[in-house]
Amino acid sequence: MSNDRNLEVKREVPGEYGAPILGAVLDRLDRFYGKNFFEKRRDEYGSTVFRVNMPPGPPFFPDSKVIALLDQKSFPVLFDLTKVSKKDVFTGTYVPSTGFTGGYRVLPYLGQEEPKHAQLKSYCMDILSSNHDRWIPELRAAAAAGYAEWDAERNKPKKSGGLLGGIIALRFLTKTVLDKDATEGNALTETGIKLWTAPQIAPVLNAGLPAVIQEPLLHTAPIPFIIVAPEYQKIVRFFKANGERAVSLAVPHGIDPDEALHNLIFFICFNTFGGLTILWPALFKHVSDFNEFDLQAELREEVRRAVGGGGLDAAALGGMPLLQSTVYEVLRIEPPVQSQYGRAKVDFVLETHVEAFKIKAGEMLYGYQPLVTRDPVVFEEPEKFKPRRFMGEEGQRLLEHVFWSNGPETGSPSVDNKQCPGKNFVVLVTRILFADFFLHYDSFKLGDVSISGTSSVYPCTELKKRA
Ligand code: HEM
Ligand SMILES: CCCCC[C@@H](/C=C/C=C\CCCCCCCC(=O)O)OO
Repeated sequence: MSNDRNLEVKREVPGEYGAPILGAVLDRLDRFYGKNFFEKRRDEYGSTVFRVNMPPGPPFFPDSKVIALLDQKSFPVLFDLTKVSKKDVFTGTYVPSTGFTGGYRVLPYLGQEEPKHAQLKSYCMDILSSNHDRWIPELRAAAAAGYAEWDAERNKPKKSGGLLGGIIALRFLTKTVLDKDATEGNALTETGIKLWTAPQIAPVLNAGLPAVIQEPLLHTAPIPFIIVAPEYQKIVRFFKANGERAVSLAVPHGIDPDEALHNLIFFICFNTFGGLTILWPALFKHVSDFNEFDLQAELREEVRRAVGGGGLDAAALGGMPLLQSTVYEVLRIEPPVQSQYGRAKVDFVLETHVEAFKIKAGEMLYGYQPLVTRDPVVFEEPEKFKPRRFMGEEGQRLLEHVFWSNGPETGSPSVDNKQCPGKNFVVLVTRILFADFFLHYDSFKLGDVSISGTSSVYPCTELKKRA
């Protein structure tokens, strides 16, 4: 953010990093096992910008000193590439071994200024756009197969099974991009993909396990790729055998086929599958827990009225303002990826709502998004889940303050920024899935999350088919 109100710099950024190594270890333990890690420091320093150590940190990970940003005014500096570099900050202050990605630095780790960034981002956007007329029918077919499995399962005595395991996501993604459903014969499985994904982000993930297990195994030193190499080889074999059309899209962008293959795998298995298996359960859980008015009745009536006798397509979605607003409210109150980083590339003045600070080149900035998208200066009753929040004129205007895709919801991903190229795709397929669900079911109820980690499985305790 430019220093657009010329606020005077009155003090240094508050906060301290503690003793070498020990300070980082104590902050890491507090982040994972303490409470109100950010809120208590914000209140103690009287500032939404302050110095703190983020996980994982020394001795076996790089320096993890950051300046935390917790408000809507300072956080967007992370989108300003004249001020910060996004090179090698995708997972935070450390970078997983390129062993996990075939020896390549895949797109999310590249700074916007690196030549390959534009080539690979254009390739990623081509993968999405070249399949534009297949995403919806393939998603609906995958969902229909999912419903059949749920209905069969519901007749069984056990009440197990998540309403939204990643089976639907894995099926529609591989069927569309690779023309082959990876779930057939368990060629690829949700577990296998998670086994490959988890070690890459384990150092920053709170898997909900006791400290005595998590600290030594997950948070102290990198997990060597060799442990999950067999899983990755299975994924590589499947993408190699079925990915010719998808890899060929990289040729016009001057990308070597092998590098394209490993980026393709990352886009589909980490970026998309990983992101959707966080977002979709969260959407259903928030709707299940909502009890101010009969939201599910209003949603199913809105969906069925908008679809009428026609088909469920992007046009029909236009007649579902409540459903769209509900999806945006989930993306606001529970952004699927909480952490975004950026390294200052020049000295500059950073503003919060109330004061200004001097930032020095080289310092690592860290935005904790869940507090930013609950900033009371911007959102009324920010802690409340309000499905109608983004409806109407006023609601649409608020979208510029929704940052889940590492940019404003009103922004556009491009080769000139680091905003998620999947931004519009994610909102479209999530609205389609949710609408499709209400064409088949009247209502549902979810129990509490049974496992945590990168995505959650919520037991479905009630599922009423369409009358
Ligand atoms: C719910 C699903 C998703 C979520 C929550 C999500 C979130 C994000 C976030 C927060 C970033 C910025 C990371 C950073 O700070 O550098 C990002 C970047 C990225 N995402 Fe996504 N994303 C999702 C889906 C997708 C999809 C569908 C694709 C592609 C098919 C994708 C591909 C990428 C790529 C390639 C980048 C790096 C962008 C660049 O280098 O300019 N993501 N995503
Ligand atoms: C398994 C993760 C799936 C998300 C994929 C998505 C965006 C990824 C962005 C950064 C990767 C780091 C994810 C850390 C998740 C846990 C901690 C947090 O929440 O801070 O790709 O576009």
